[in-house]
Amino acid sequence: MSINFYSKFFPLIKKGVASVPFQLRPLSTRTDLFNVENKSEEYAIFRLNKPPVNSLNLEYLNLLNNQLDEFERNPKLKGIILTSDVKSTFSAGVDILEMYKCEPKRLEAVWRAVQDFWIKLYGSKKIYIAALNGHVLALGCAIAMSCDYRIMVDNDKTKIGITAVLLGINAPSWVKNTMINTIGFRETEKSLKFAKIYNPHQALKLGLIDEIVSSDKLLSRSEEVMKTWCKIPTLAREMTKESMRSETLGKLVNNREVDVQEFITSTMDPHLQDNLGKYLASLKKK
Ligand SMILES: CCCC/C=C/CC(=O)SCCNC(=O)CCNC(=O)[C@H](O)C(C)(C)COP(=O)(O)OP(=O)(O)OC[C@H]1O[C@@H](n2cnc3c(N)ncnc32)[C@H](O)[C@@H]1OP(=O)(O)O
Repeated sequence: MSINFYSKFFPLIKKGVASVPFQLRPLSTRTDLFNVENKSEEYAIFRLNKPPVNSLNLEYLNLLNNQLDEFERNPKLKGIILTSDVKSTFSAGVDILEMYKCEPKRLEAVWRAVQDFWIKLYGSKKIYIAALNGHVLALGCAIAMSCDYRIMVDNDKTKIGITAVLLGINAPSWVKNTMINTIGFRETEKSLKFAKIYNPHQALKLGLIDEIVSSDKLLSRSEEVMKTWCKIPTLAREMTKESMRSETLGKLVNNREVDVQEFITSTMDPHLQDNLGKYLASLKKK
């Protein structure tokens, strides 16, 4: 029996308060922010393109969520290579300006869009390969970990990891679970508690990424892996993915309201706001 993993969970989202109270602009006017290249009927390359660091604000998350829906609607499409056209950054995570001096209603919408994005990506039956051309930080790292395979450029200056704790943020349980499923409990605990950032070789050793290649081979190697995986019997691959991921996925799908409230409460805390202000200033000072 074919179980549509994505459609099994997504109606639950729709039942909740997942509607986003901000108007989406039509896709065609915003395609400068990402690019989808269909390489064949079977797979596409999806390039983020929101300089300087592909930070994720509400409008961008909504746009990306629409594109993930578009992929799901195409039954012939087996896989997506997720990468970035922004030089030296895959993604710097949530746009900090969405969290600093924010309105609770807007913050709520942002976090629901973040949840939607993770549920769509982690819960997709399709093959997602992350081709990590540059820095992979915070939510960017959670996104990469939610793909099926990660290939990263061989550049010692490129960073991957989650430093949320330095800002006073306790990473949400679905991020912890995604990391535990990737590198194991002990390494996740160390990584999140001590805000560890890795270069590609350290990340490879941990299993946070799967391969390192020179930047000129990033896409060709990703396509090579994708082509191999597209040959695996689809139904069996999909069912295996579902059986491996449904427990972790269900924990957020059935707990979205608590997760939203925790995020809003912790982000609105004056100490965290203070930290965010200082952090933003330090980023701008560089
Ligand atoms: C897993 C989820 C855990 C819980 C949820 C957390 C929410 C988050 O995701 S908060 C975001 C946390 N992200 C970070 O801490 C990354 C911060 N950015 C960086 O470390 C660096 O920018 C970089 C390594 C990604 C790139 O360094 P580079 O030297 O190339 O560029 P910069 O000069 O630092 O930045 C350029 C430009 O971009 C602004 N910026 C950087 N990151 C963000 C961001 N996340 N949100 C908004 N804006 C960001 C930075 O301030 C610079 O702006 P100006 O050009 O105006 O100076």
